[in-house]
Formats: sequence, C-alpha cells, structure tokens
Amino acid sequence: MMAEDEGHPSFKDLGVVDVLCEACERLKWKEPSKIQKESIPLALEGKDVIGLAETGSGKTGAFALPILQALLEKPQRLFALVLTPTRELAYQIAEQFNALGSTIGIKCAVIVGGIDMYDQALMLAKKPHVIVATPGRLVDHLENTKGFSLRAVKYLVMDEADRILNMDFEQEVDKILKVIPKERRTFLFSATMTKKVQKLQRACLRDPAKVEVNTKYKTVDNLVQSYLFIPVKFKDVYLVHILNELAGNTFIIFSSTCNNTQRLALMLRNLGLKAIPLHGQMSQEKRLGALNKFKSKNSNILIATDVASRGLDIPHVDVVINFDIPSHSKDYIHRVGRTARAGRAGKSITFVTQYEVELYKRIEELINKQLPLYATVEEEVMQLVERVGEAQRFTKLEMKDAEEKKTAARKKRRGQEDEDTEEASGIRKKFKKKRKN
Ligand SMILES: Nc1ncnc2c1ncn2[C@@H]1O[C@H](COP(=O)(O)OP(=O)(O)OP(=O)(O)O)[C@@H](O)[C@H]1O
Repeated sequence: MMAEDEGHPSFKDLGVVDVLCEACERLKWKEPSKIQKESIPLALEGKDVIGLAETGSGKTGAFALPILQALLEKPQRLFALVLTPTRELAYQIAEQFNALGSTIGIKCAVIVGGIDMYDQALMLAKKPHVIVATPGRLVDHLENTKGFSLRAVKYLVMDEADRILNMDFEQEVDKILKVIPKERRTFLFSATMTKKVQKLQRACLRDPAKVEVNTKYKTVDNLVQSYLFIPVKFKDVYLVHILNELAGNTFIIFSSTCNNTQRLALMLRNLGLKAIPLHGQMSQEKRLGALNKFKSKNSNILIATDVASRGLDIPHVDVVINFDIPSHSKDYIHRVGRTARAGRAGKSITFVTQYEVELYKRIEELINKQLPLYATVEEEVMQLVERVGEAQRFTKLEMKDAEEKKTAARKKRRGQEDEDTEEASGIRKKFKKKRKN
C-alpha cells in the first residue's frame, strides 16, 4: 500500500500508459484519487482486486484504467464484462469507459433489462470490447447470440458487488462464474461489503489484493453535513418547507416505494417545483429520460427509490433527503453518497418518525456519529399547510385518473388477447377438421 507521505504520484507514476494519462487529463483528473493510487498498480500487475472506498472516490476509474490498458496490449472483442446492480449505473459506467477509451477506439455495449431485444442485438453486432450489464438473464442472452461466448472474457468486474449479491442476482452470478474461465481477472468494488461478498471472494478470486480506503465512512461524512429531522405531523408539509428553505440547490429525495415516489413528484409539481420521479415501475425509456432531464439541470429535484442510491454520479447534487429512512443502514451510506462527489461538499437530511428510532440508531452506529437535529420554525411550516393540502388533493385525483387509465388499457389489451386466442383456436379447429378429411 502506498503511504500518504509518499507524495502525489501521477497516473504515469502508477504505470498508466501515455494515451490513457492524456484521457485522464482531458477529464480534468489532475492526479489519481486514493483508491486509484492503491489499486491501479496492483491491477496492472495482474492481480485480482477487492476495492473498498467511500462513495464518489473514483472507483470506476480504478478498475476501468487497468482494463483499458490490458486491452491496448492485447486487443480482443468481449474482453471485459462489468456487472452492476442497476440499469442507470450500467449506462454511466459505459460512458466512463467511452470517455477514457475514446482515443483508443474502445467499443462498449450496455445490456440491461427493459431494452428492446433488437436494440441489444444491434449493440452486440458492433462486437464490443466491453459489455456493461445488469446480471438478469445475461448468460442465456449472450450464449444464444451468434458469435458471442462469455468464455472469451478476460476481465470480470462486479461494481457495487454487495448489492448485486443481495438482489435476486445471486443465481445469475453463479451461472456467469461457471461460464467464464477461472484464469480471468476479477475486480470487486463497492463502498460497503457483506458476508456474501466474502464468500464469493473465497470461491472465485485467486489470492486477491484487498485495498481499503476510508472504509469507516468518515471522509464522505466529513464532507456532508448530515441531519435528522423529526416531523411532528403533516409529513409532506415539512418536505416542502425544507425545499423552500434550501431553494437554489439541487436535490435527490429518496422514498421507499414507487407509488410514493410518483405521488411526491406530482405533488411537488403541482406546487410549481421542478420535480421528476425515477423508479422501477417506469419504462426504461422514461427512466433514462428522467435521469437525463435531471443531469442536464432541466429539473432540480429528483425523487427516487433505491434504484438511484447506488453509484449514480451527478456532481451538482447538493442535498440528499431521505424522506423515508432506509431500512438497511448501508443504504444510508450509498444514498447520502449521491452528494459530496469527488471531494465536494453536500448536505443530507433524514426524516425519522417515532417508530423508526431503531433504524436511525443503527445508522448512527454504522457511521460512528450522532446526527444533529435539523431545526425548523413551526409557524413558518404551518403557513404552508393549506397550499400543500390543496396540492395533495389534486395529486390524489391525478393518481386515481392515471390508475383508471392504466386499468382500462390493461382491460383493452386483455380483450384483444382473448380475441386473438379465439381467432387462433378457430383456425386450429378448422385446421384439425381439414386434416381429418
Ligand atoms: N482522479 C480523479 N480526479 C478527479 N476526479 C475524479 C478522479 N477519478 C474520478 N473522478 C470523478 O469523481 C467522480 C466520482 O467517481 P465514481 O463515480 O467512479 O465514484 P465511486 O467511488 O464509484 O462512487 P460510488 O461508490 O458512489 O459508486 C466522477 O465524476 C469521476 O469523473
């Protein structure tokens, strides 16, 4: 491990080749971050790496640069497979590979759920060097695609490894590990780890180098001013008050259900705020559209479920609000880590009810810090009650209307399917009759 007092090595000092150093310069990465300093030389030596470092500390570059360098040395299609837990993160990682590898002609494909099979086939037809994917049904899909076999993969990365294994993807990961040869290099990266990752590490990594940087969550916590907020009543009114009080900032608000995420976004929009929802019940097209709108600053409030809690890098996010406290304390680290990226500062406010004391105590234990209370002036908040109440009533009607439209569309579809089936069975009967004759 490199000690702090060994100065400030450059990417070149770490062994990164000139063309990639120039790519880092273009991205305005003046010097490697700590996790990059410690893991890049080991990865270039050909070691398997487990990298643990706080949110926003440059882990993507820490695994992308060594992979690109190895690819330069031995160009090959389907050279690396990068697994991530969410679709949005897959696109973001592919963007970073493209940004770092544009001058060396890197071809990157994203294979995630919710995209048209035809589009996926087009992407694969370009014969990518790197595939960034969510694990669901990946093996079947790739193994059934002509000219593709996971056996070729030389580098396997699991970004947010703990999340991948804690989702429904464990079986898929098992399948992937069975297909890709054992000689591949494996990189596991995250800000948090679980026992499942340790088990996986024993099963599939050869004498891995373990790099840990600021894993006590101190750095990001030093950069973020974090508060608890205990609303007395009217849970929505306080949120609107805080958004007004901190107006001019960019927010991500986390909520635990798709329905509440949608409701909050509509309600805030009815109050004239530029809020946009992001959750798993939206179509993939809408999910990407929402994220792009937020990234391009057309909207300054993203209301999301935990689908946005991992890995998303939107540097201008100033405030994270946990409107619902996360039920797993590790998710707190990741959610709050959406602000204070790459050394910037940020703010976080976590709403807690009297029934959630256990949960916030666990969070405080994990971050080894007591969270101060966020103070509000009650009279100021109460002035909003009427306006917010009106917006809530209107939102309720909008949600009901949308639900009715959905049900009607579903019924219509089902009706069509029934007609199709009847028609098909009619044809089948005629066909049978004909054969008998
Ligand atoms: N050496 C560097 N110097 C300056 N900025 C950097 C450097 N390396 C990466 N960055 C920038 O830092 C930001 C965070 O990087 P990245 O998304 O890789 O963080 P992470 O550690 O994967 O975070 P998370 O745990 O939240 O996924 C990105 O905008 C990236 O471009």
